[in-house]
Amino acid sequence: MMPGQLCQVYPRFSLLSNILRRSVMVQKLVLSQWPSWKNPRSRECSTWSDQAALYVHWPYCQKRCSYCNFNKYIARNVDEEVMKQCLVREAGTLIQLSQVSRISSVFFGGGTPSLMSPSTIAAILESVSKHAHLAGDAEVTVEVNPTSAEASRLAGFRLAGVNRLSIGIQSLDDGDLRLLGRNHTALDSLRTLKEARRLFPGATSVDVIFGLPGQTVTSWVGTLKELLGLCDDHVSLYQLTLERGTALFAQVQKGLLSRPEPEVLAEMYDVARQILCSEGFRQYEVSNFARNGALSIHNQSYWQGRQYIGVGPGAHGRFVPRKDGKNLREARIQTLEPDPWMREVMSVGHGTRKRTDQSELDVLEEVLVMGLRMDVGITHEHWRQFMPSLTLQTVFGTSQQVRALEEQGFLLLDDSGLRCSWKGLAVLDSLLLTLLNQLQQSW
Ligand SMILES: C[S@+](CC[C@H](N)C(=O)[O-])C[C@H]1O[C@@H](n2cnc3c(N)ncnc32)[C@H](O)[C@@H]1O
Ligand SMILES: C[S@@+](CC[C@H](N)C(=O)[O-])C[C@H]1O[C@@H](n2cnc3c(N)ncnc32)[C@H](O)[C@@H]1O
Ligand code: SF4
Repeated sequence: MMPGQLCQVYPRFSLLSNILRRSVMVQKLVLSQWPSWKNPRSRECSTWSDQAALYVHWPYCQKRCSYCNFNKYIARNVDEEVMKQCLVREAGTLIQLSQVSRISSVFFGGGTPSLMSPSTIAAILESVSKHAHLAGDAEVTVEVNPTSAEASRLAGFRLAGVNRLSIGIQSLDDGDLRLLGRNHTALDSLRTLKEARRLFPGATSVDVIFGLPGQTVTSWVGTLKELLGLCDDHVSLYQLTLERGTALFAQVQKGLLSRPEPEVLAEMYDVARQILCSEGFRQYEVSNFARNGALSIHNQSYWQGRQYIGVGPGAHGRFVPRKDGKNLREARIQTLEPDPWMREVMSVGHGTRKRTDQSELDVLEEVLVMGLRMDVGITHEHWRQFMPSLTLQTVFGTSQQVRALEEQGFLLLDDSGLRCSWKGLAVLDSLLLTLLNQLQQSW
């Protein structure tokens, strides 16, 4: 077994279908997409509490990185004022639609949200606070690209209400950074990191990528150790995914560059986990490591299957639109392109492009797929909140295939719940095939 997809924070629409494409149970999944009132077990989920996390997408970047296919646009003239008004308006509309009374965390992602003025961030947070309770100590994160211009904005972000930063360091090697098409040097990163730690001590995270063309286990370990000498209490570690349509993908297809072999990628991941853990970090999720309790609250909402509202072009959300009289959770995605999205927000208050009712089985599949990414896995209590009438033991405890995975040391099902072992976490995608099949069979 080889390590699976590591850069997965929120459940994308394609996630389950990607996993299930390899599964013989696709047919059964499609058949199960009935409205939940046709399901005898249907009931209102107790987990749809009156709170949600909130994600805000800033869709612009200064330059296209060679490996990235996230929803981002390189625009020469960004009308920040109009964008701000639209983000403010859509946040208000969607919070009202969900009727949540509390927003548990806010995350500004992108694109490059550190290109936003602090006043734009402040206006969005004010809009959130106008429509729901946002506690003074609620986690508010901004992703920051480490250029000098953005480093100068950090103090402004803090004044605007931001209390956590996630810096896209990616590598500390200038050759790697050029290959990745980043518009900063390693020195820029070090300066930004230093300033971030000064202003946000204990609340500065760094993103770093491994598995780059030309990278060896030795060079990777060198980068990681250098970073560990400088970083704060949170590290996100992503294996480079070669995304179709990116410049890097084309170079690899043409044979101009080659990626490390799968066995080398597996070794890079394993050695990194060991080094991080020996430095006092806890691997609390497949790609995330924290010490001194600096776990990301926002991302944990995704992994725990909680409600979240997605604001901005291409943002994803999962929430119950109670104002529409609904009890079912919906998967939503906002219009991808900024200009049409802004037009829609200005005319109807939001730019939701796609809404899909989630059946109970859809939700449980996400709970399983996302929950097993965490070291604590899915506790019995966690599972019960989503499905009181079907225990983890009933679904997985009688399966011979699941037992085989337990015997091989990949999984644990015990009094705490269902979780991956150390070696299971590295091959989670492969385990999910068996587990999703088992869940569908028990349904
Ligand atoms: C995969 S990276 C992780 C970054 C960093 N390690 C962190 O968590 O602090 C986060 C990216 O995922 C995307 N993202 C996260 N939540 C999203 C949501 N609800 N809708 C759309 N995109 C989202 C955004 O592109 C965001 O920049
Ligand atoms: C979408 S970016 C947004 C934040 C910011 N613009 C940045 O570059 O750090 C969030 C994280 O996703 C990572 N990412 C994007 N494409 C990736 C890929 N193909 N493989 C692995 N990580 C990727 C980025 O490197 C970054 O750390
Ligand atoms: S990795 Fe970040 S900066 Fe680079 S193109 Fe993607 S979103 Fe923009």
